[in-house]
Amino acid sequence: MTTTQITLVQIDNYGPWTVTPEPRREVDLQTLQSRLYADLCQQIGREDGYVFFTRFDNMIAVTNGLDRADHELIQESIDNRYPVSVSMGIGSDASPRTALVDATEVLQTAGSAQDGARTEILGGEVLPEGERTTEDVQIAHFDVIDVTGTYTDRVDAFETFIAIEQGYAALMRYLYEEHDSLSFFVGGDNVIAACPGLSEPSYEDAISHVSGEVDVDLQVGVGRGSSAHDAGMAAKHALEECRHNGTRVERTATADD
Ligand SMILES: Nc1nc2c(ncn2[C@@H]2O[C@H](COP(=O)(O)OP(=O)(O)OP(=O)(O)O)[C@@H](O)[C@H]2O)c(=O)[nH]1
Repeated sequence: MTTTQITLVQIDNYGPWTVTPEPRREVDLQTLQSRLYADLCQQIGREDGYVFFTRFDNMIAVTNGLDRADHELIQESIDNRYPVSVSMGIGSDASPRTALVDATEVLQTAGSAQDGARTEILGGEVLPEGERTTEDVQIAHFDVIDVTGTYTDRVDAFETFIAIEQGYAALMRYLYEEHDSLSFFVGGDNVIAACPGLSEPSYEDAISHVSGEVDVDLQVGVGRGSSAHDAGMAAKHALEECRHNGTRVERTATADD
C-alpha cells in the first residue's frame, strides 16, 4: 500500500502584497514566483521530495522523508531571503487526494490565505520514520508519444501548447476523479502524477480516456519508492522501457504484485 505525504505550500498574504501600496510590476511578480519555486525545488529535492508549481502562490509537494524540522528550516530560509513568507500544511494518506485535503484543511483552519496575521503556519503530521516503507510513493511519468514529430516540428507553437494543455487537463481530471491521483504539468510534454497503488489497467484506461476525449496519445512509466525521487527515477526508467518496447504502460514490479 502507498502512503503519500503531501505538503501544501502557500505564500502568506500574497494577494494583498501584490497590490500594496499599489500594483507591482507583473514581471517582478513572475520573477519572484519562479525563483521561489526553483528554491523550493532545490531545498525539497535535496531531501528527495518533489514540488510542483501548480498555481505558484500555492504549490504542492510530495514530501515523504521530510520531517517537521526539514519543513521549518525551509520556512526560515525563505523568510530570511524573500519579501514573502510561506505556510505549510502536511497530510499523509494512502490516497494522495485525501492527503492533500488534510494538508489543505490545516491551513484553512489556521485562517485565510489573505489574513495578514496568519504567517508561517506549520501544521499536520509527518509520517513517523519507523512507519515508512520502500513502496510508499507511486509516481507515474506521462508524456506525449512523439510530440516532436506530431506537433513541435509540424504545427505552430501555440497549437502545440493547446494540444499539450488539453491532454493535461483531460488526464488530471480523470486521474483525480477516478483514481485519487494528483497530476502536474512539468514542462515540455510531461505530466507527473502522484498516485495510490494503481495497477496497469488503470493507466491504460487513463490513456484511452485522454486519447478519446482530446486525441492526444500518451505513454506512461510508473515507479514505486520510499520517496518521490526514488519513485520518480523508477518511473523515468519505465518510460524509457515504453520508448524501447513501443508499449503504452510500463511499471516497475512492486511487493504488491
Ligand atoms: N520535465 C521533463 N521534461 C522532459 C523530460 N523528458 C523530456 N522532456 C521534455 O519533453 C520534450 C519532448 O521530449 P520527448 O518527450 O523526449 O520527445 P518526443 O518527440 O515526444 O519523443 P518520445 O517521448 O520518445 O515519443 C523535451 O523538449 C523536454 O522539454 C523529463 O524527463 N522531464
